[in-house]
Amino acid sequence: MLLSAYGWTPDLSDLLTPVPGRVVRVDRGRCEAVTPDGLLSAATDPAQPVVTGDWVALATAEHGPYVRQIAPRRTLLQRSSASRRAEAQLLAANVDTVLIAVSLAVEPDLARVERFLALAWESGAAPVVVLTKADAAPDAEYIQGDVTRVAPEVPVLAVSAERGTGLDALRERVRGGTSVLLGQSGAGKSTLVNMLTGRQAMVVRAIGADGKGRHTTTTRELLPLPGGGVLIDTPGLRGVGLHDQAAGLHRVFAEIETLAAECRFADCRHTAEPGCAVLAAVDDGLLPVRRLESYRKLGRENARAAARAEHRDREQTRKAVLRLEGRW
Ligand SMILES: Nc1nc2c(ncn2[C@@H]2O[C@H](COP(=O)(O)OP(=O)(O)OP(=O)(O)O)[C@@H](O)[C@H]2O)c(=O)[nH]1
Ligand SMILES: [Zn+2]
Repeated sequence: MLLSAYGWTPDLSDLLTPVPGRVVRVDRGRCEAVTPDGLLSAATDPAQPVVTGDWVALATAEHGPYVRQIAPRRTLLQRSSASRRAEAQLLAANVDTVLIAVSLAVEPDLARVERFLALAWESGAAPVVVLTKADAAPDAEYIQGDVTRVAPEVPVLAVSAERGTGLDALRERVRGGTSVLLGQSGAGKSTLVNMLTGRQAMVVRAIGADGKGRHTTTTRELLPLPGGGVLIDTPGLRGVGLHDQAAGLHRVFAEIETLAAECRFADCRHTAEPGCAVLAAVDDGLLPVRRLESYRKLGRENARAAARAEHRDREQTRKAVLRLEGRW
């Protein structure tokens, strides 16, 4: 069945009737989904936004196919989730592995790596750091050490597309599941996508409104992998940074949070307070200053993003009240 190439698991069959599909592209009010018969364009309900990677139940009404139901998401990658009421930007659903590409050819932006890790943990998926361009790095071990320290408990793989090294280990990590690739521009993401997909896009049949096949096409944003599994590569994911993944941050800076629990004051800001266990660890050379600065910076960004989200919420409430009173 065509869907098995797109990550289908048998438990989905009860859930998704009459026609199951996996969303490969979303575009203003509509989505494209791979179904057992081919690619289908379907209308979506604005109150229930779908995202690439969603499993959906499709049905047909007078005006054509539509998404009847979205299966519960195992994981969800999104931006801005600090305020529960503010709208988050959905990036991808049902992702198992978040690959974070970091180039070994340049000084790595460790703060950026921490942001990507926070986003990954927050989603429920497991991060894997992929150090790219291993052939172009004379001091690869140093960089690898630095990255490993900011990514405790996370597998760190070194690969070279140029020499073809490390790719088998990477293929093993993405086999069977759904993966996404994050990383700065120039980190080597496109090169990795090409290596992993074997450069051959999957060709599927596009189904017209009359239910008949029209032409064949490829699904560029959700790519089946030769060894099983899929890779999601959407423009939204390419430009992702970090807004307010509070829960993810705690996990990335777990060692600082553990130290903070030993501070004399419960609301210690770890700047100049007496009895601060975090500053003591810095003094003792146990905690790199850079890491503490990164923690502070991301914490501030989090607070700002949460404040913005709350402001948006208040504005919406205010406008809704004015509208009710007929004044807006
Ligand atoms: N030496 C070396 N160069 C590499 C390797 N992988 C990629 N590159 C080069 O690094 C550059 C950037 O690679 P891309 O794959 O385009 O990077 P990207 O992350 O997709 O960049 P954006 O499209 O801007 O997001 C290209 O010139 C590649 O040829 C590698 O393993 N070794
Ligand atoms: Zn402290």
